[in-house]
Amino acid sequence: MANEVTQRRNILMRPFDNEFLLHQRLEASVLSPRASACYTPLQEMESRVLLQNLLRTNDFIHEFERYAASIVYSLAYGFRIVTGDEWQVQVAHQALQNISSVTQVGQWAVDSLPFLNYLPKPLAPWKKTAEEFYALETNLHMTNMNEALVREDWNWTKDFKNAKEAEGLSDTAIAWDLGNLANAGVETTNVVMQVFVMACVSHPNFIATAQKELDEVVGSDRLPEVDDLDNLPYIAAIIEETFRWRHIVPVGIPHATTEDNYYKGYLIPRGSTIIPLFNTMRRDGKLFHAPLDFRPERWLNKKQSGNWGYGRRICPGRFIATNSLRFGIARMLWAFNIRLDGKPLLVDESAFTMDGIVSAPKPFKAIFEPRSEQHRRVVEQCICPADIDVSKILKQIHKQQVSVGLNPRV
Ligand code: HEM
Repeated sequence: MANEVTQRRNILMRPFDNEFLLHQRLEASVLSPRASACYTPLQEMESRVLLQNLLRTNDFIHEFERYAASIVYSLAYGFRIVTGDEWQVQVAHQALQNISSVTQVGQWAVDSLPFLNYLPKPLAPWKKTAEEFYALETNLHMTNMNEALVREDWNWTKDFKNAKEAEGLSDTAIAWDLGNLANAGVETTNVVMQVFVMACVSHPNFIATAQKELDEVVGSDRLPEVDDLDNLPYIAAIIEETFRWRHIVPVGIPHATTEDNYYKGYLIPRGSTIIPLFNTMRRDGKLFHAPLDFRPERWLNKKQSGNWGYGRRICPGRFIATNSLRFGIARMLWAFNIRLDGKPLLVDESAFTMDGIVSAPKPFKAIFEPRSEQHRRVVEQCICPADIDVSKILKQIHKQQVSVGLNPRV
């Protein structure tokens, strides 16, 4: 059913074949580590807006979504998500919900009995549902693409349209490739940041250590800047521990073996489905002492594998996402005390949604309180409306890409 809904245009669900490789190559030039490093001025600006918004509201779920969405929409289409209530965000939500409903095992008889697909439309009501879901998402991606093409500056849409790999592709195929990236960016970074806040309110002890590091490296007169990020090992460890404590894709994305394989003497035959139980592995008491505790110390100057999936299908957006998380989390911890609002939060399986590919914390409350009047002042003054100029930033990104030897296509 998922393939009916996406007409095989969702890269996550494509088999690894030549067509997949073509789409992967198309994306690679805008998602590479070198390209992603050029995008930091955008994350720098959007994280300032995030802090200012959090001075006015504790609705961090909405603000994280706006932050993450605005970064990918600016890159993909050249326009910002200003309020988080834009129709594009609403429709993207709907589309992601649709995908969740069609990827649920057992929900659609046609998934277990594929011959049902030969039934004529009147006897196969799921075909109409699939067509409606496909039309909704195609309209979103096409409208965004057309909007991006008339913009003055470089953006991913222009880049894709002028790429050699795109020569044989239809507009719909290109629009879906861009839409896949935009959707991936909306739903993921924001949820990792929510898990981080959940850790802050349920295991607050680590916050003091993080703020001590920030005070030593940054002081209280300015926000952490891009050059500070490499000097903040405890912040990096918090991000690693957030991924370990609760992975947002708890059972990963199933992969299939393309040839017979042996693991520790066991034969894994060609065509087997491999499901990486990220959450189970990361809560194994033999691997992690007190696995339910949130202890960033586990990761000081260390990294774990699997945060971004694995193998040839590893998340290509990980360099962009890592920078968004580093800016967002370092700056929030610098500016705010993040504390519980209401009664203690019980963090067990029931605290998370389990009806989609991404498992998010169910809504909970937290208070974002400036750490001092000085911190409040710095946040209030950290950006003014005239500095929120995405066109200027995209020009800067384009220039930076050229200067590091990349070939952005406009
Ligand atoms: C914190 C944020 C993110 C997390 C935790 C995350 C995680 C993942 C995971 C677990 C996968 C599956 C990998 C596998 O099959 O083994 C994946 C795939 C993917 N992600 Fe991300 N992701 C994030 C952000 C992003 C962003 C910002 C983008 C794009 C701008 C992106 C684009 C993609 C794409 C295109 C795939 C499909 C890759 C394929 O099937 O070959 N992701 N991501």
